[in-house]
Order: sequence, then structure tokens, then C-alpha cells
Amino acid sequence: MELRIRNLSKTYANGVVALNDISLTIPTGMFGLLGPNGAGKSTLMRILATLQECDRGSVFFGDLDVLDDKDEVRRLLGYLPQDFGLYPKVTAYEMLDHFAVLKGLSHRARRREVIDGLLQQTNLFDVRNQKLGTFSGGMRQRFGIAQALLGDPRLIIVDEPTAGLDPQERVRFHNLLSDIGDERTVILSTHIVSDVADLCSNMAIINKGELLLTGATQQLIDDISCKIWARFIDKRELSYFQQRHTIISTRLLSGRTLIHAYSDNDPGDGFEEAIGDLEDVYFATIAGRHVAEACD
Ligand SMILES: Nc1ncnc2c1ncn2[C@@H]1O[C@H](COP(=O)(O)OP(=O)(O)OP(=O)(O)O)[C@@H](O)[C@H]1O
Repeated sequence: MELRIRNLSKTYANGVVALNDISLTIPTGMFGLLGPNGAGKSTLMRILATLQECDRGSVFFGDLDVLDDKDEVRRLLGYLPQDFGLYPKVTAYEMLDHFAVLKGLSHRARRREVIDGLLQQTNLFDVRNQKLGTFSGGMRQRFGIAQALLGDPRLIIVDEPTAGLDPQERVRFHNLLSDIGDERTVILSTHIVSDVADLCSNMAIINKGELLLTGATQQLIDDISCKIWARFIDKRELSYFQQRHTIISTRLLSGRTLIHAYSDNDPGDGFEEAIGDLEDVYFATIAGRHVAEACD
């Protein structure tokens, strides 16, 4: 089901404009909300999860008024916040059992069936009787997803879930998310570009409370592909190139400095045409250089 956000705004009491007139349509499937720290992602996620009030705007999930009918939203929502506490002395099974009761799963045998299913799905069945305090970061995040999936939610919100996970756990977590994203609306909020590149068919970039870009991920990559130019430089030359070109990223590759320039035409100066990727879309957009416009 589609989530329609219209003209959503939020200013905190200290005057920080966390969201400025955001309008965004989020289709079924995995949606990536990408932005640097402080962009307003968590504020948006908390408003969608009914945990915070906005100042203005509307949000509909299908016909459901998300800002008005909070009880109904909570029935079909699964939310994995950025930081969530776990009771360290309770086992994974006991904790899920407790939440399942709160979700209204009162029939004991049915509850067991649901919990066992979730533990299998998140690859935690073998450690179900282990105390949560012994869990690694990756296990905690997978447990968080198991918890968020209780009650078979239609709308799932995960806020920065892969920060701090090792590469193997990240892949595992990605696979888990892509499995659940097939027929649900899943919003993944992150500052990690590859999370979105790997998982999300649609996405948006926000910064300083503003929506900068939204669309189908592959289309956004295609649209920038003709505008990215690359070359290696000596790092002492960086300011020379920065003065003459729109440099959107600087990275080290095997100890050498690779720079990407954004330009509609060949910028000369030793640059070669590069294949633009989602990082280029992200950096060019955040730098205020890029608006989506198809390549010829
Ligand atoms: N309770 C609050 N009171 C005042 N300002 C706040 C509050 N919560 C967030 N902010 C500010 O609002 C802006 C958006 O914060 P938010 O947490 O939504 O961003 P974010 O994109 O989720 O960043 P991060 O990844 O660092 O959590 C930031 O400037 C932040 O300092």
C-alpha cells in the first residue's frame, strides 16, 4: 500500500526546522530515505510511527489518516528505532512472547507458532533461550526486526539499522530486509548509500529538513550517469581542481586520490567519463549541484 506524505513540517521548540514542507509518495516495497546526520530522518520516522506530532501536513497510508487514527496505525506498524533498549537478563523467546501478548496474541499455541516462525526467519532460533544481554550487534538488530514483525505489519519503519554491523552481519540483515519488503511498505532510513543501492527500488534524499530528490533508484542513477567524470590526482592538487571544477567526491583508492567531477560536458583537464553510481547521485545532490533530469 502507498504512503502519501503531503506538506509535512516540523520545527522544534529551539527553532530548528527539522522538516520543511516535505511531500513524498512511498510505494509498496523497500524505500530508502537517505540523508546525512541531522537531516531530519528520525523526526520523519517518529512522526510516521505516531510517536511525535508534526506542525502541519498530512500523511495517508492507503485510506488511513496516519496523523489522526494513531491506534489503527499502531496495529499495522512495525517500528525499529535507531536505539532500542533490551532487557539483558531476559531470553529472546521470553521477550518476544511478552511483546506478542501485548500485541493481543492471547492463544498460547498460536503464539508459539508465530514466535518460532519469526525466530527462524531472523536466524535466531538456535539462540532463542540465550539472554539478550549476550547478543552481538547483528543479533540485536535481527531481534529488533523479529519484534517489529510481530502482528504481521503492513508498514515497517527501520531507522539506521546497519550502523555498527560487520560486513557479514550487514549482508545477513540486508537479506532479511529484502525478504520482508516484497509485499509490505518498508522505509529504511540511513546515511549509508550502499544500504539503499543494495536494497531499495525507490528512494528519497533529504538534507536540513528539505526533500532534495526522489524517484526510482535505478532511474536516478541512469539520470546522472552522463554527468560524472573521474581522474586520479596527487592530493596536493585537490584545491586546484576544486577551484576549476565541481568536485562532488574525493576518495582514496589503493592509496591514490580519485576525484569525481559533475559536469554536463567534458570538463577537460585530464578527466575521463565515469559510470555514475548512487554515491555520485547522493554527493551531487547534497552539494546542491544535481537535479534529476534524464541524460540524452
Ligand atoms: N527534541 C529535539 N529538540 C530540538 N532539536 C532536535 C530534537 N530532535 C532533533 N532535533 C534537531 O532536528 C534536526 C533533525 O534531527 P533528526 O534526528 O530528525 O535527524 P536525522 O536525519 O535522523 O539525524 P541522525 O542520523 O543524526 O539521527 C537536527 O538538527 C537535530 O539536532
